[in-house]
Amino acid sequence: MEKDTIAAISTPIGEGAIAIVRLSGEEAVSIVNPLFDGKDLTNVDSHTIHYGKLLDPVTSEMVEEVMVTVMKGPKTFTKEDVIEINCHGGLASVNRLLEIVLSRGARLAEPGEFTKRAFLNGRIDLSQAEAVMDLIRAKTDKAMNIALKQLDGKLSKLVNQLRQSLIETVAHVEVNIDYPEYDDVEEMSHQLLREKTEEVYQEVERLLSMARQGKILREGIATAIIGRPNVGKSSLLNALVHETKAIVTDIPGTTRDVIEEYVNIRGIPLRLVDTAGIRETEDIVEKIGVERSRKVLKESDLILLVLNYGETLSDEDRQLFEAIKGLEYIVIVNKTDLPQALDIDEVKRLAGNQKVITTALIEDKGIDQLEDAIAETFFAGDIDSGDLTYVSNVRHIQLLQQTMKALEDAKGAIDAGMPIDLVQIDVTRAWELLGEIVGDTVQDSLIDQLFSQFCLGK
Ligand SMILES: Nc1nc2c(c(=O)[nH]1)N(C=O)[C@@H](CNc1ccc(C(=O)N[C@@H](CCC(=O)O)C(=O)O)cc1)CN2
Ligand SMILES: Nc1nc2c(ncn2[C@@H]2O[C@H](COP(=O)(O)OP(=O)(O)OP(=O)(O)O)[C@@H](O)[C@H]2O)c(=O)[nH]1
Ligand SMILES: [Mg+2]
Repeated sequence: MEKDTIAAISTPIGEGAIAIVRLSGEEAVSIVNPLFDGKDLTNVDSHTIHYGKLLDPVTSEMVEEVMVTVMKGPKTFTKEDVIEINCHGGLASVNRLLEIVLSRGARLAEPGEFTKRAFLNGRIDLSQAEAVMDLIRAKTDKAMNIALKQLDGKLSKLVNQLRQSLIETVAHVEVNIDYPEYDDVEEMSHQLLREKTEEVYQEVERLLSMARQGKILREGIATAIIGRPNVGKSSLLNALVHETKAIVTDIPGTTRDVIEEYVNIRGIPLRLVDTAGIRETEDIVEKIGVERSRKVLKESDLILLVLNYGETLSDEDRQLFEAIKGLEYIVIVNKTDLPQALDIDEVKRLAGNQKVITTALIEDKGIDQLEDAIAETFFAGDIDSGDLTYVSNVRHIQLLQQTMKALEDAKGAIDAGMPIDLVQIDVTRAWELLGEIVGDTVQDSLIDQLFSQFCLGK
């Protein structure tokens, strides 16, 4: 176990009302105490906060006016002694404080190292540590709820139950094999293994089938609004957001860059991206925008293709249909207040199975139908993130998929009448894979890599 004392700025870098330098480790109190001109911090109750001045250790001059929190382990975030220095939130001020504590023997924390210590010291498991990061990155309420549940240990509990079930079965079968008091012990073991394996398999399958919804709830549906210049893409974004976020003019090529907004549609989070109208263009700025639009296309879960009811279908429109072939999209025929020029039948033919919705955004018409269509595309019926455990972490999903594969192998081996100890290898493998989710059976290098993706100071 690492014993050195780490320190980092734990608040965003920039101007703020207050900023915090956090220290964790055995020396936390003894490093800060001599710098603190207020009272003797070695002699205060744990979990108390103290007003005072922070002094420069060399010149003894006042560096900052601070509040210092003293938290003695093990009832702390890291289970170690933790000191938090709250200072005025200026960049220079907080940097100077950090430099001073580093000069007194603290080591600059690596990204995520506080949370890593919480994990290594056994306060939380790996899936909970990952939830800390998900929580910080959550952009929607639903995403936040999923992360909170995972932080609270809901997924850990479920995974541990499944592991328990597998290990008990293996143990039971082993005992039976070692002490075969009955003739039919082999057959009984097979049957028990088959049942338990199937049970766990079903549950893993259920978790995985909900994972797609989990991803959507967590990250939002990446939705791109595309179409030729001036068809009403920015008007659509504004209508869905119910606010004027994007500039709308009658000049084609108004939107030059990609505009991103989060909206909630029937409880589904959408990450809406308004793009520059896609057309061949000589304007340099617009050209870059158009390039970005093409890139956005590739990264989208859903595409809203906007057409103009008042114009005939152009080659560019047909190219757009071609570009989104095979992707999930909804066609929006806008400007239905204008005299018809568009061949709707041709549009429907091009759209195939995908929905075609008509709108007159200028008159606020058609938005409801569009919202219905979006909701239907992703969820048949209502969604409920209530009590369900959503696996939404890519690492967890991959491990669950491998677990399913191992359990499939086990089932196949049982059905093929293979010897029990061969079946056990597969079941044990499933147990190990599930263990990687909670960090019980996991390599140090993976742990290092996971935590390195965290924020500094977390
Ligand atoms: N100032 C400050 N705010 C913060 C944090 C922090 O470290 N400092 N946190 C983090 O960045 C989060 C809070 N997370 C925490 C989680 C557990 C414990 C903790 O001490 N757990 C003990 C039991 C505490 C008790 O019951 O009294 C434990 O689990 O043993 C502390 C903070 C969010 N806000
Ligand atoms: N008649 C009519 N005009 C509309 C409708 N919706 C939008 N417009 C107008 O069409 C023009 C272009 O709208 P925008 O939303 O800026 O179009 P855009 O697709 O974002 O255009 P670019 O960013 O230039 O690619 C504006 O003058 C809008 O007021 C509609 O339903 N009917
Ligand atoms: Mg626009």
